[in-house]
Formats: sequence, C-alpha cells, structure tokens
Amino acid sequence: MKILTAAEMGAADRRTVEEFETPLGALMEAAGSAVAAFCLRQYPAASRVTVLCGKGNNGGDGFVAARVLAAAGKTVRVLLLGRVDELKGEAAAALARLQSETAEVSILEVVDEVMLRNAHGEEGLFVDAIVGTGFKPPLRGLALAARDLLKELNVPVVAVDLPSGWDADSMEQTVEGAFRADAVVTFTAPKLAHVFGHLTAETFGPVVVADIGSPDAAVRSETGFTWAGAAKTLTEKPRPMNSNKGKFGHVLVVGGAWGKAGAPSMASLAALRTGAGLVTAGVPESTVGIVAAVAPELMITSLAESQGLLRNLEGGRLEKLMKGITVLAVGPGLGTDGDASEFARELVAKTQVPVVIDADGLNAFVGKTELLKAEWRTLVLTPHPGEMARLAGMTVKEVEADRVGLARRFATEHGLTLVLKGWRTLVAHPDGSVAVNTTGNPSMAKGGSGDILTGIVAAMLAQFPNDVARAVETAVYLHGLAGDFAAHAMDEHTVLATDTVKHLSDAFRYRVKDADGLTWICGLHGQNFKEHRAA
Ligand SMILES: NC(=O)C1=CN([C@@H]2O[C@H](COP(=O)(O)OP(=O)(O)OC[C@H]3O[C@@H](n4cnc5c(N)ncnc54)[C@H](O)[C@@H]3O)[C@@H](O)[C@H]2O)[C@@H](O)CC1
Ligand SMILES: [K+]
Repeated sequence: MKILTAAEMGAADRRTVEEFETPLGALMEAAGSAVAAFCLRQYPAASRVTVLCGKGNNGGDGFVAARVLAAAGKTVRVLLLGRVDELKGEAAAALARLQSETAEVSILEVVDEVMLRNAHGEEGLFVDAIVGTGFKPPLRGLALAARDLLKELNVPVVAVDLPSGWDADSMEQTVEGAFRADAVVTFTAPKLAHVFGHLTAETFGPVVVADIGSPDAAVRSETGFTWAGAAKTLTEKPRPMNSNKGKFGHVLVVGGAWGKAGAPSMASLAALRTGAGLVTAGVPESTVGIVAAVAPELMITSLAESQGLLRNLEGGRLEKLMKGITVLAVGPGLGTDGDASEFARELVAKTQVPVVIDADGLNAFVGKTELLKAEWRTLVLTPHPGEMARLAGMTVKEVEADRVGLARRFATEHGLTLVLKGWRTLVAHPDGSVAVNTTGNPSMAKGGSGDILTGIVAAMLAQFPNDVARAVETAVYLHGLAGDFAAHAMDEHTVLATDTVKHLSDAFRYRVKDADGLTWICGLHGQNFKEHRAA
C-alpha cells in the first residue's frame, strides 16, 4: 500500500474521476459512509452524534456521514462552520441530499464562537469534518474555536481523513495546534502524517484506511514510500497440506559469547515460532547447555571459542557448519573482542545463502562497509540507530535527522535490504523503495527485542526466499504487532522480549484488512490504545 502526499492523493482522486469514470460524488458517498460505519462499529453506545463540517469536500464527507448515521438511528446534529450558500459542487450536493432525505437531522449554520459553544451538548461522539487535505496552515477562524472546544470536552472525536489542522505531508506532525482525535478514518491510502505523525501526545490511536473505489492504477507515488503491513498477506495463505519441514528452510543463528547466550537463544526461539522448518544455533561450546535449554526443538552446533568468544573455524569446518543451511543470522550476542568480529566477516564472505546481520555482527563491519556489498545474494542488515551511526560513520543525531534518506542511500549503494529500527522502523530495499512500519510500542524498548526481530526476519526469509522484500517487511510488521498484542494483554512495563514471541500467534492470525474492508494502519482492530494505556 502506497503512502501519499496530499498532492498525490488529489491526483489519484482526479485520475479516478477522469480516467476511471467514477464520479466525485460516488467517492464522497463511499468516504462518508466509511466514516459512519466506523462510528457505528466503534462507538455503538453514542446515541447522539455531532458532525462538525467545513465548507470544502471534507465537510461534504461529513454530510454523507451524518445522513448515514441518522439512517442508522442516531440522533445527529450538523454544525456547519459557515453558510449553506457558501458551499459548492459535491459538498453542496451532499448537503442537499442530507436535507431532503433526513428531515430529523438539525443543520445549524455556525457563524460565531458564541453560537458554536451554545450549539453543542450531550453528544456521545464528535465527527471532525472541518478540513482535510485542503488545509493551508495556520488554522484560522471558527475552526480555531472548534479545536479549543473539543480540547475542553471529554467526548471522543473521529476525524474524517485527517484531524483538522494536520498537514498531510508532515513527517513531524504533533497534536500541538491541531484538533484532538481519538481515531482517524482516511481514504484510499495513508498520507505521510498518518504514518509518521503523533495522533496524541501519549499514544497513536486507531488510523484506518477505507477503500472508496479508486483503482490501484490511479494511485501513484513519486516517493516510493509504502506501508510495510500490506506485505503481511504473504503469510495469510495456509501452508499446503502436503508440507514437510524441508519446504520451510533451515535457519542457522550464530552468536552468543559467554554472558550473552540469551541473544542467540531468543533469536532461535523466534525463528522457531515464526515457522522455519529447522533452526540450529551455532554457539561457543561453553554456552551450548544454556542455549539448548530454550527449546527442545532447537538444534545446536558447538563452535570453537577462545575465552568465551567465537573464533575462526579450521579448514573444512565452515562447509560442515553451513551444510543444509538456507539462511544465516549472524550477530546476536556475538561480542566484539578477540576473533569474533573476524569470524563474523569470514562467515558473511564465504556464505552464499541469504544472511541477516545484526548487533555485533554489524559492528564487525564498522569501517569495512565495502565488504557488505550484497551483489548476487540476499543481505539484510537490522541496525538500531546506534549501530547505523557506527556503520555509516556519523552520529546518532545525524542518523535520526535523515532516517529515510540515509536508509535509502545505504541500501541502494550496497544492494542490500536495510532495516533501520526505531520509532517507525524503515525497510529500505536495494531498488530505493522504502517501506514504513507502524506496529510496535514502547513496551518493546528493552534488551532482547532486536534478537527476536533477527530470528523472525531469518525465519521469514527461510520460508519466502524468492520474495525478500515482502518477507522482511512482514517480519518487521509481525514483530511490532506481536509486541502490540503483548502490551495489550500485559502491562507495557512488564512485557519481556520473549513475551512478544508468545503473541506471535495473535499477530499471524490478525488480518490486515478487517471484515468491513478497513485497513488498520495504527491500533489493533476494535481497540483503542489511548484508553488502554491510560487505564
Ligand atoms: N478530492 C476527492 O476526490 C475526494 C475528497 N474527499 C475529501 O475532500 C477533502 C479535501 O477537500 P477539499 O480539497 O475541498 O479541501 P478541504 O475540505 O480539506 O478544505 C477546504 C476547506 O477548508 C478551509 N480551510 C483551509 N485552510 C484552513 C485553515 N487554515 N483554517 C480554517 N479553514 C481552512 C477552506 O476555507 C475550505 O472551506 C479530503 O480531505 C477528503 O475528506 C473525499 O470526499 C473523497 C474524494
Ligand atoms: K478533518
């Protein structure tokens, strides 16, 4: 699923109207109906709904929503911030239809702040249809008064397309200055602000995308930005009945210096739980007993060590180690002292199967990134900003200032797949396209999270070696989603990295598009993180 700018969205709408002969009125009807359906489903107890409408097409969506909500039995009031005779085109048509079909909806032309404050009351839900992609900052006029009013009230707000006052193209949108929203229903594709913005100061509430009838061919993006969750359909097909373990690959996890045996243990456990056919951990001989204890299903290869760290293998041992292996994950708990780094470099250089490099595996290439040219094989790097900074020879601040640009450059220059972790993990592909992940939460800001992700990525590659881009995007999405389920089931302070593994089943079973055709970009279906985190 592409992520668009406001201009790209406008172009997609125009193409849909002009080239695909869908009238604008039909798009507006679908948009407003989707908002109403969302309100009915998420806020069934709200019997009184106030729809705040602006004079543009965002307001037009609001008129449609008001009509559908009234038809469903809600008591609906429309507050138009302006005069009826100021409306044009489809918005005017939507209002006319609302007036003619639903006499019981009261429509009030609000012309000043006093009127606005007197007009509301006892509603269980607000719909914000004041301004959408047509917003030109700063917020002005009655919209400002409406924003302040909603901030004072403790009533849920569903935003149409965008919380009014949001700049759709901003990657740093915050609540400051804009409307409060508890949920956002947007159309066709998410805009940059939906993915990178902060819906509230505390959390990122539900953002759902409704399909309103624009065909894929009408939706074009210059930036090459996509949403990682869409890749998850890769795992939504059942495995063939006649499957055997050989079909799902054999992951080898290498790492685990003395004192860090947990890292390869967690990566291996995650690989097992993600569906790899076989998983082997290659660890220093002194840690074998510890790592083996993580799961009886795990196979272990004891590797030569010196003082608790892995060291280069003697002639022929490498070939033996890699026999039958289809994916290598190197780095979890590897350590950087002694020969461990050299061993990691040797492994990566001499291996032909897809390789995932994480943690100290990445540190082994600091100052030697020319050795990371993927060329003919699959290479996936999973740095956090600190590891990325060391690899790229810059500061963490510099990395964070240009995450997208840096990830894209590094991936294209080396011909590899780069997973840059952090708030809104990015997956940059060798072709320059970048997918953004929206799952995950602060409960995952703990040691071990990265090891779990490494295992998930490796297991996805083992199962889908010919679909690397979607395999990696799915891995990142599933990892965050499992963390979201864990945070929901537990308290976010108490979630351990291994708890996310326990919730991988929930993540796999979760369908990206729900039964009503809504794609939940943020927030779990039917659940409001804000309420949950505030509880
Ligand atoms: N273009 C299309 O084909 C479709 C558009 N749709 C809806 O239309 C919206 C875009 O419609 P428009 O382009 O008419 O624009 P909007 O309705 O988003 O904004 C225009 C209105 O907002 C007011 N406004 C702009 N900046 C303001 C500010 N700083 N302070 C206060 N008021 C301000 C303008 O005076 C005008 O009344 C989308 O967000 C979406 O909700 C949907 O109906 C689906 C189809
Ligand atoms: K809005």
